[in-house]
Amino acid sequence: MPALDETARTLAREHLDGLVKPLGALGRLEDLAAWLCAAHGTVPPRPLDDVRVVVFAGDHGVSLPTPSPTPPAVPGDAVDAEDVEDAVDLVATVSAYPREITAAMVRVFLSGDSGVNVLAAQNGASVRVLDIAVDADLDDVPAAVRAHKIRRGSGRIDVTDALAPGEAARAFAAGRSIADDEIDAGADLLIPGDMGIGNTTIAAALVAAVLGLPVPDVVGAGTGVDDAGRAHKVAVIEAALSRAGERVHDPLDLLTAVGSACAAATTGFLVQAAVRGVPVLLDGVFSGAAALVAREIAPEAAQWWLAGHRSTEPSQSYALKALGLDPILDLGLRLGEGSGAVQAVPVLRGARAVLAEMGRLADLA
Ligand SMILES: Cc1cc2ncn([C@H]3O[C@H](COP(=O)(O)O)[C@@H](O)[C@H]3O)c2cc1C
Ligand SMILES: O=C(O)c1cccnc1
Repeated sequence: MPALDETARTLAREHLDGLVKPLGALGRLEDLAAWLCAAHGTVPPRPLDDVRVVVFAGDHGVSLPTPSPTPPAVPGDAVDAEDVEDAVDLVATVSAYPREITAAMVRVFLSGDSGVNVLAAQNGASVRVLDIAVDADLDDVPAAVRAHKIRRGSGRIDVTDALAPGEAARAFAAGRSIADDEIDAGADLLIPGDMGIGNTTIAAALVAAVLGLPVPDVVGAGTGVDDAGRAHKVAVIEAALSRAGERVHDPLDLLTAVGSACAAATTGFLVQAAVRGVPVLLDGVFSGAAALVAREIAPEAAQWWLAGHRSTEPSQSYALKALGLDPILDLGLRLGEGSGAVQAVPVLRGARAVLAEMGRLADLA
């Protein structure tokens, strides 16, 4: 694992202090500029031209498919709307949306119409989506999108393991190889994105497990569940953690018991970016949780990550605090996909430009 270049950071600080501005007047931009110098080992740092978002898409056993309406008593009769509502009421859910949204969203990422597609285009970043564990056979999408598929969905963590033995390691290795591909193709900065109905429950479970926090403290509303939905998420996670027992203390066992293929792949992606010495901008709750697990596997990896934004999910704040990361933006976003991190890219580019292009105080006429 390469280390950040502290000599370059010190030189950057000296250079920043000599620029045509009051000492320290560019605040956090100065910290970010110095961090980039330490990451690149050069003053000024290289431009961040090639910024890549990789969206890890997959389903989670804790989500629910759209309930099918009760069949009409007499074939051909209209389905009663009340039957549909009853069916929905029968089952508690961890998400405000049904599982099928995940597969549908993969097609939206491919068509360029998702939130992160639009924001990435505004901020000069590309978006690649990968089906890691979508609970559908996406035969209509390019084979490359499915090249790293581990399985369809995952186990319901309250009653069974998320993954079969060996799958967490395979997904972790897939994440590493995905990072390698992006870096070999020229990535200057990587952003892990996520798409998976129910994934805020998985993220909260991982954060509670790694940090040993009370589950009610870390659970948020995700896509917008009400108090009953939150209580259900808490119950699911508490059952999952008690089922996992001591296995929560080993990262791959933790991913197997209460994680998911996407969580394991994102974890591998974060570790490999660090191995290759390529900076990462973390996004929301899912990449924050994966980063905590990745740090358990490779403690030195965390120095290569910055936090793009603060999400509204409490577990993301706990994860960032534990990682010692201060998010660049706080826009109240709760989308995931990489959408918050891409918004922070111009801030990083601005920090670099300050260091590379500003005049010097000593040259004042
Ligand atoms: C249309 C749509 C697009 C999304 N893009 C990201 N998410 C986000 O919301 C989900 C997590 O929230 P929860 O745990 O409450 O299901 C994930 O898919 C996450 O990527 C979306 C959710 C929806 C509905
Ligand atoms: O913080 C996030 O990334 C987030 C929050 C809610 C739903 N999906 C993602």
